[in-house]
Amino acid sequence: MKTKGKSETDLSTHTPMMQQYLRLKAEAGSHLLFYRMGDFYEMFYGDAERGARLLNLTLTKRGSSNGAPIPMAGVPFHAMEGYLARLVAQGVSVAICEQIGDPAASKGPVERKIMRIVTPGTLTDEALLPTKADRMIAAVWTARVNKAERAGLAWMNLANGEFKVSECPPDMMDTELHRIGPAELVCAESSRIGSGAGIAISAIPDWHFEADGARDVLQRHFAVDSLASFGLSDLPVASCAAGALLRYVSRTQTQALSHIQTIRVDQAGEYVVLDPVTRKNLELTETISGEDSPTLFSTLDHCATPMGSRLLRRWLHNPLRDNAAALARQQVISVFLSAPPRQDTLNSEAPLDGLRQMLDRYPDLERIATRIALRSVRPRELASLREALALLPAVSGHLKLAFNAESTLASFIQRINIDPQIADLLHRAIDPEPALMVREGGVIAAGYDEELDELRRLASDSGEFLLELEARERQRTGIANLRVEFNRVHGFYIEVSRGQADKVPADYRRRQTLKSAERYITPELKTWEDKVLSAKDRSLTREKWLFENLLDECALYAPALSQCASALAEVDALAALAEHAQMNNWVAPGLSGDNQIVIEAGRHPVVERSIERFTPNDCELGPQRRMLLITGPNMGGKSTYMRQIALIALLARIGSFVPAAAATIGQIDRIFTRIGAADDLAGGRSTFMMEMTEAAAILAASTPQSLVLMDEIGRGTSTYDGLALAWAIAYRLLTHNQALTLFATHYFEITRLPGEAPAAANVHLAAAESSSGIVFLHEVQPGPASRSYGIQVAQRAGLPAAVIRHASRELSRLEAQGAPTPQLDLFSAAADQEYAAQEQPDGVLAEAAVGAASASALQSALAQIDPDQLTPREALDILYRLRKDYF
Ligand SMILES: Nc1ncnc2c1ncn2[C@@H]1O[C@H](COP(=O)(O)OP(=O)(O)OP(=O)(O)O)[C@@H](O)[C@H]1O
Repeated sequence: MKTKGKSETDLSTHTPMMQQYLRLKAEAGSHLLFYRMGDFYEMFYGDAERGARLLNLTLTKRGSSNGAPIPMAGVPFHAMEGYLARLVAQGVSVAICEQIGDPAASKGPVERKIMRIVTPGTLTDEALLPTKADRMIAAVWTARVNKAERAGLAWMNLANGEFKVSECPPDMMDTELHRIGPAELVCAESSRIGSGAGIAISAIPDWHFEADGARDVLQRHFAVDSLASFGLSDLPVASCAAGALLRYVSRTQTQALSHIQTIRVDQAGEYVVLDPVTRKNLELTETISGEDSPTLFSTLDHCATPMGSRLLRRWLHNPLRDNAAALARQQVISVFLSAPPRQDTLNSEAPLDGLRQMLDRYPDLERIATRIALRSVRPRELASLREALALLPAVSGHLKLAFNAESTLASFIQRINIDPQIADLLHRAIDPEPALMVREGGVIAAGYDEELDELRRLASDSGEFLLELEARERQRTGIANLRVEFNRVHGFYIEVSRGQADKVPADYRRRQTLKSAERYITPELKTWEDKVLSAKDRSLTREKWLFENLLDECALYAPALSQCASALAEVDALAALAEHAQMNNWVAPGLSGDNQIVIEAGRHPVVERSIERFTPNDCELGPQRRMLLITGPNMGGKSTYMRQIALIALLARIGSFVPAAAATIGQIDRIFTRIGAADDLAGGRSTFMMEMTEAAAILAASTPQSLVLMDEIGRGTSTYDGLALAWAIAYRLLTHNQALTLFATHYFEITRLPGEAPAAANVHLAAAESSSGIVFLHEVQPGPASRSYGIQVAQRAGLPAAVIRHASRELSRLEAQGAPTPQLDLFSAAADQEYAAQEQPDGVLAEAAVGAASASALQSALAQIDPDQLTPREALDILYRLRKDYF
């Protein structure tokens, strides 16, 4: 509620029901309160206004409280799931309050209680969860440890029981959060974290993060005396976040979180760091414009099960630094691809196809296992679990026999094989086609429980008795059209037409009078009715009780089921990668311990699927050749080339095969990208400012093990500023950071950098001019580009012929004048010769400016400059000064 009037806060002035509502609303806090009233969930006051707006409901009024009408909006109870889904999608949390008392027995309003809280990050309902993506919830906390500020993160995937923590310097928190990708972020009320794109923020009291209390929450949950066994001793700040998170999540659920069985430390350095910009630029799971496809994930996702798809998505966001871990996945893919077709069976299909067909029949075992632990599993999910369990021996048998690599697949086979007792239990206990809800009955199988069978027999054995009674009563009364019938309101009755009513015996008691008939009950029928109806009630109660017991038993198997689900998910994701590798001729990359990226005939994994003929290109980066300066016309393929190298490196680091003829990918600690120009209008940063902020981050953090992609840095400002900055940044990357760098530029002066720093090399995307215009060859060739083809590209883009002609004339004029724009200068014939002949310290900045006179004075001025010691701003100032002094 936004503002509370006096009438809302002073409970005594309200009706008893509104008093109850307001008490519950106070408990629900900022969450919307769905207050159950009969067949509706109602919202009142500010919640009603907000709910009506968010869900497009009609806002009505209910009576009045203290003279003022109460705004009200409601949703029918049977349609609640749909409304909940819409609310959580908008980042809104909902507290659901049910009637728990018996309306007939209560004097005041029926007793009500908040039974669960649905928040964007704590969903476990099948209807509310996306199938192919995780819904994480994270908590963050910052504190000083040994005089240094640390950020602690804890995150949980409630739908599969994963609970992790990590710590990092505060400036890395954003990057970590992007890796985790939570739907909801829990933070302290005092932290003032603003809501980010797609993340719902839930603020909780600061004291929930307090160390002792947080530790207690964790120790009680895991029933341990110390958190040392989880490796949390060295992560005090993350432990606070974990305790607060566990407390928050527990409150949203009615059941204990028994499936959260451990907490794992995500070691810094386990993964290749991808900052938020890079994740976006590489279009891993979302295109730059926010679509689901085409992305690397949408291209690779041939998974047969939703849990496989979700795992693959996680892998793409968490490339591994450790060669052994990535290699282990790669080996499984190799095993899947190298197995010969089976000759022993009737079908001689490839083993990989056989495996994928088996997996295709699996339900979402991961989420079913969780719902078993949370006791929210539905009868039909148990039935599908039963079918799935029956298939397990076939899957593990296939893995064992078809692939002839038991040692590589041993851990999967072991995890997939679970105790057959659970399958047996479900076979015996669950009806072959169970009802949707246990409250409807028809869930427990016949033969499972003697008492239930007996009650069901009693409850349904009505036909014979009723026919016999009808015959007997007809004879006794002499009323030929007497009928024994049943309806829900009145139960069983004997119906006699009006005209015959005077013939009924004295023991007939009237139950109901209709226009043309009378309905009666007899003591015999009443006794029988009581027996049948109570048998029905008792059978439903018995069934509910049996189901609860069954859940208890199944819960014992929940950890094994989760393990089995995770093994199947891994097998599925690896089979999908194998399938893709096979269909697209991908190869297993070598993973080396050096700083190198060597790719032979590499392709872009997404673009190669969308165009007819993709031109493969090589790439060689290593300690002696750390930077490729990439030039070439617009549309020539520079961005595609750079992205494909980053994607091949990333694919290799998740253990996948890669789109190339051969590749060796070395150790990579981070991938950075500075690609494209996007204004951050919301953040109040211009294109140029964004560019420089990103460049600053790269210069601050990249190492010799980093892969850096820089696309047209400096183009957002004037030519000289841009050139000076681009030069200085490239130089710094080469000499100071020593990162493996792909540097695409339209400042052709920068192609002279290799003259100064031999670890840089020029390559260009080739293009040719034909009579019909420019032809892009998309081939990466050694050396710098010789022309920019800007006007030709513009012509292809459909600029009016008059504008093109005008531009060509303008270009000729500028060239004839030897105009002082650096690009044009470079392309003059003189500059070409100069380029070939000279290698001069700090050459480009100088040469771009050198006039006829003062060359030696200029040279000596330049000799005093140490570019390594200059900030971009200083470089720029010097450039201006030189220009002023020597022209
Ligand atoms: N190796 C390739 N083989 C075939 N087609 C390619 C190749 N590389 C790029 N292309 C095609 O060329 C188009 C332009 O590529 P890209 O955007 O990478 O060019 P660019 O040089 O970065 O352009 P600009 O400088 O204007 O940003 C792509 O959309 C793609 O269809």
